[in-house]
Amino acid sequence: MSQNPAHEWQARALELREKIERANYRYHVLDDPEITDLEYDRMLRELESLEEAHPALATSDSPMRRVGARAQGGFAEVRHAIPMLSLNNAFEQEGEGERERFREVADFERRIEQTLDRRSPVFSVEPKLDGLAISLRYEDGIFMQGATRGDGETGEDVTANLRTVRAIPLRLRGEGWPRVLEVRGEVIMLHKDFEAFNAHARAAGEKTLANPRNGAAGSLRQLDPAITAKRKLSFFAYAVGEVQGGDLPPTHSKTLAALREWGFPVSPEVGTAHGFDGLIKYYQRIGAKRDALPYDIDGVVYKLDDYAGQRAMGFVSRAPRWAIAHKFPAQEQTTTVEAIEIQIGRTGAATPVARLAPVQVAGVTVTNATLHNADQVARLDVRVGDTVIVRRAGDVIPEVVRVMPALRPAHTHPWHMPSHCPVCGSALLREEGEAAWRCSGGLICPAQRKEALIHFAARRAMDIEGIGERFVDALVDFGYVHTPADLYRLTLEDFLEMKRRADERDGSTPETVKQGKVATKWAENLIEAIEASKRTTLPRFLFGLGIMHIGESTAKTLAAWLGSLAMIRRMPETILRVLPDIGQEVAASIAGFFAQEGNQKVVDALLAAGIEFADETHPSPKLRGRLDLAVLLDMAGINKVGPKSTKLLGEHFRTLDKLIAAGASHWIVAGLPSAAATHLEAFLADDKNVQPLREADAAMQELLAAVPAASAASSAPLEGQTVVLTGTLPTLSRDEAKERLEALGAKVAGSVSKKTSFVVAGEAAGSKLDKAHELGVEVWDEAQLLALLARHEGAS
Ligand SMILES: NC(=O)c1ccc[n+]([C@@H]2O[C@H](COP(=O)([O-])OP(=O)(O)OC[C@H]3O[C@@H](n4cnc5c(N)ncnc54)[C@H](O)[C@@H]3O)[C@@H](O)[C@H]2O)c1
Ligand SMILES: [Zn+2]
Repeated sequence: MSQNPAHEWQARALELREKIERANYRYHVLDDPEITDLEYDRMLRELESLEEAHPALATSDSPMRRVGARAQGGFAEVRHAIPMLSLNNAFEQEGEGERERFREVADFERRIEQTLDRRSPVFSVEPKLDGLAISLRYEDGIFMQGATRGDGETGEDVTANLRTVRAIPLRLRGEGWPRVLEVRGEVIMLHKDFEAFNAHARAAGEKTLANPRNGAAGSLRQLDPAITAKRKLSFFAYAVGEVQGGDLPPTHSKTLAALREWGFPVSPEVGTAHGFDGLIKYYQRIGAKRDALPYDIDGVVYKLDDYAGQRAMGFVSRAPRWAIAHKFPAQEQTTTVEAIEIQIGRTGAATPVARLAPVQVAGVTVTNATLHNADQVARLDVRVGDTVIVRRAGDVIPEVVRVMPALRPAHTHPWHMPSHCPVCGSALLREEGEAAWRCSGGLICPAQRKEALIHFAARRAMDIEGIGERFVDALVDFGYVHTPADLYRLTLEDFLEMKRRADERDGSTPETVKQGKVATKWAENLIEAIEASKRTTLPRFLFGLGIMHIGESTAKTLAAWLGSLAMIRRMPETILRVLPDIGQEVAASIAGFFAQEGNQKVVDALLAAGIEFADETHPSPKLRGRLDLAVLLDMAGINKVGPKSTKLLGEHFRTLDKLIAAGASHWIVAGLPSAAATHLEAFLADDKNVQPLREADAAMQELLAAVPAASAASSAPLEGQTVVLTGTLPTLSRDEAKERLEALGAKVAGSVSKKTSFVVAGEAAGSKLDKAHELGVEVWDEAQLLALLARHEGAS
């Protein structure tokens, strides 16, 4: 062909060849394709029709004449005694009726009928597994060598890696196998292994696999077999290559049955079919099942079943004439990103989702695809306006697998996680070291309503029995409840009506008189349980609100130190931070929660509904030691004013007002280094700094004023003791023991250390008991514990 193509078709053919070669290299050698299979297949088809129209184009170096690509991955080469070929493809066409739509299959079948002069021949019908073709060589029943297909003539020796694939027998089972037997099949990655790999990679911030095929090919072609062993690969056999010293059955389907006997996995979907109608029936049956299969398939394969017929049909350059791959609609497609939005899940997790120009993927119109999390968006660098490849396989949500940077329009911007929930406007927060961002508006966020209610009613929170998932679904779906406060307004009639609607929705049978009575009893019980929940404790209530980062133990700390809900609600972040085990993140979450107007309304409504706390008390006297001017200045974090300086200022000036009134010269007189004085002066000159400081000071004064003057006999006789519970106690539940110990001021810890005061051990106590013995920590039984509790509980 000339360098300067004389014709347009020549130029196009050159262009197609170049693109196909490049795609082959990326796909077969790098296991990292840039374009979808659909685009590749289209180019191949176009080149094929050009070569048919202009036979001069069909030179021996045309990609139409070659299989795959010669790999160069650092493995030894293996020459295949019998070439590993490709398959011709049949795609669905426009048209009426099956013979029109599947005319390529019809042509294939008719050609066999005519050539062999046979009506309705028998075919082996098989799923077309989407993985990597390999050939396994057995000598005297022992696995000797395994190779990839490569360019069909020469593949790579990946024996060491294949030995790590459990589905590949290292030794043949049964009997009757030939002395030399080459078994061919597909190495694949199951959906569950692919998903698990990617979930792990996403959490660790590592590169994800684009699809299971790349996962299988990339994993198998690792130079270190230990890496291959870690990626879970599977294998299915579907053909044989070289055979010496023995005979195979006369048909392909019987050969597959023999392979199964000898220990090879063969897909359970494999079968036989007669003539065109049989083939199409199989195609449709597997197509309907495709989403439910545990692995990717990109079509089905029809193979003339008897070997004599196969020999008579022979080969074209790169594929047999006796077989064809009937392809399904593609599982990957290209489309453009119109927007990137945030979806809030029922637990508040914020997932970025790409809104796409609608596109057909594997027979379904896809308009959204998940981007999983903010890190994944950053890793893929997906931007609005980008052309992307989306993938939909099995029942997994469609996902964006890659961006095509060459097609990126000008003036795009990297995407960032928004700061607020698109549903309720609350701040989106991220837990340290976690990939997921969450909406902090648990109580008011409509997206989280159901979860919020379930959490509120949970046994360890408000303990409302009977509020299960189905019930909560109905409550929320029918609009009876927006926030937990609404629960306390519901009447018997509301519950009965709601139940009727829920039953109707589920298609339950109409009510009988007896069922009516049962329903009424059920509603009465619920109302009673809701009523009973009004008398609760402050920690249970705080926990039930579902404030981010607030577990049961933080809720108890808040209650124990601040004493009342009113006080907790008013405390700014800075004051909360002086409480034990409450760091900046937790303090910000609590203060942020109570500052939010929507949350305030819900809490007010709950109180208005009559919720009372049996245990509200005064702020803890221990606050006296923790709250003073020095602490306030420490929290402000002023440059050059370290702990020594704040201590000095605290002791000297006592109150913020006095400190400010005194001014820099007095501070220096009092002993503050002049550099520190300069920084403090500059700090206090800015109203942005002073305002929060004054607020914190006011809160601090209020809190201290509420602390009882001289505390009477300690209400916490076990203060300072750390107890560990292990095993099952004869009468006390773990929760009860914990609650009672904590009520007396003890700390209940999860693990034994030298600081542990004593361990209470019950039945089947395990490693904690061993640890106690090892460290010489005292071990008690339940009787001793009960005696201790009895001694103190009456008194406090
Ligand atoms: N996206 C890209 O850039 C790119 C580039 C090159 C190739 N491709 C894709 O690769 C494929 C072409 O490669 P090909 O030559 O392997 O052809 P093919 O995938 O169409 O068919 C042959 C292969 O099918 C597999 N197969 C699965 N189940 C089988 C069964 N039951 N019996 C026999 N074989 C079975 C074998 O691995 C065999 O080698 C196309 O799907 C093409 O789209 C994509
Ligand atoms: Zn929200």
